Amino acid sequence: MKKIIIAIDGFSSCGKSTMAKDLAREIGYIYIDSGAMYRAVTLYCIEQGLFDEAGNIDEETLKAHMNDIHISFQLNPETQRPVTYLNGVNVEDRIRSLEVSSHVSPVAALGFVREALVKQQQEMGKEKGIVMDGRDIGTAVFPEAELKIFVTASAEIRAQRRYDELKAKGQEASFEDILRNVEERDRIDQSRAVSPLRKADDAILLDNSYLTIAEQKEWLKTQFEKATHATC
Ligand SMILES: Nc1ncnc2c1ncn2[C@@H]1O[C@H](COP(=O)(O)OP(=O)(O)O)[C@@H](O)[C@H]1O
Ligand SMILES: Nc1ccn([C@@H]2O[C@H](COP(=O)(O)OP(=O)(O)O)[C@@H](O)[C@H]2O)c(=O)n1
Repeated sequence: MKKIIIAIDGFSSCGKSTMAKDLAREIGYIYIDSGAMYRAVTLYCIEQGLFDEAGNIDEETLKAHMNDIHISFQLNPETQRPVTYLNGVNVEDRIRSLEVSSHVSPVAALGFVREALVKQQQEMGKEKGIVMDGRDIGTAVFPEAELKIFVTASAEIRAQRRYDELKAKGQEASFEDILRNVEERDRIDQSRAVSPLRKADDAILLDNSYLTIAEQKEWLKTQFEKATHATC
C-alpha cells in the first residue's frame, strides 16, 4: 500500500504523542516527536547558560551555535519507544521536566530555530511512511500531508494528565504550576509570528477530553484506514 504522511497537531499535553506513537508502531511507520526537538534545543540553552534570570534568551549566541546542536532519535529495544538524544546523550527524561516546559515556547518562537528544525523534519519525511506530531506539522512542515489531525481537550484535563505522568515518574510537580504552564504555552504557541499553532483547514478535529487512550487509538486507526483508501 502507498505510504502517506500523517500530521498530528494540537494543544499542549492532550495526547498527541501517545496516539501518534501507538499508530506508528501498529502500521510500521516512523514516528517523530517534533516537540522533543524544540525541547532538546531548550535543554541545550539551559545547559549552556543562555537564559538570564528573567528567562530572556541570548538569541545571538544560540544562533551562532545552532550548527553545534545535533538531535537524533533511537528506538529503546525494550519499550519500542523512541528516545531523544542531544549531541549523543540520552536526554529523554530531562527534556520532559517542568523547567524545560517553562522555557520551550519562547525558544520555539524564534524564526531561525524553526527554520533549522523544520528543514530536518522535512528531510525525515521525504520517503513518507511517517507520523509526526507537533504544532505546525499540518500547516508548515507537511502542508501536503494526506492525513491531518488537530487534537484538543480542556486545559484542566490536559494539566491533570501531565501531572499524573510526572508523578508516576517520581518528579515533583504542582497541579497549579502545570496548569499555568500548559495555558501559557498555548498562548505563546498560538500568538507567535512564525507558524503559530492553528488547525489546518483540512485537518480533522478531535476533542479527546472524554476518550480513553484505547478509544482515541481506535479512532485514529479508522482515520488512517479512510485516508489510505482515499489515496489508493
Ligand atoms: N485519552 C487520554 N486519556 C487519559 N490520559 C491520556 C490520554 N491520552 C494521553 N494521555 C496521557 O496524557 C499525558 C500527555 O500525553 P502526550 O501524548 O504526551 O501529549 P502531547 O503529546 O499532546 O503533549 C500522557 O501521560 C499520556 O499517557
Ligand atoms: N512542531 C512543534 C512542536 C513543538 N513546538 C513547541 O515545543 C513545545 C513543546 O512541545 P511538546 O509537543 O513536547 O509539548 P507537549 O504538548 O508534549 O507538552 C510546544 O509548547 C511548542 O512551543 C513547536 O513550536 N512546534
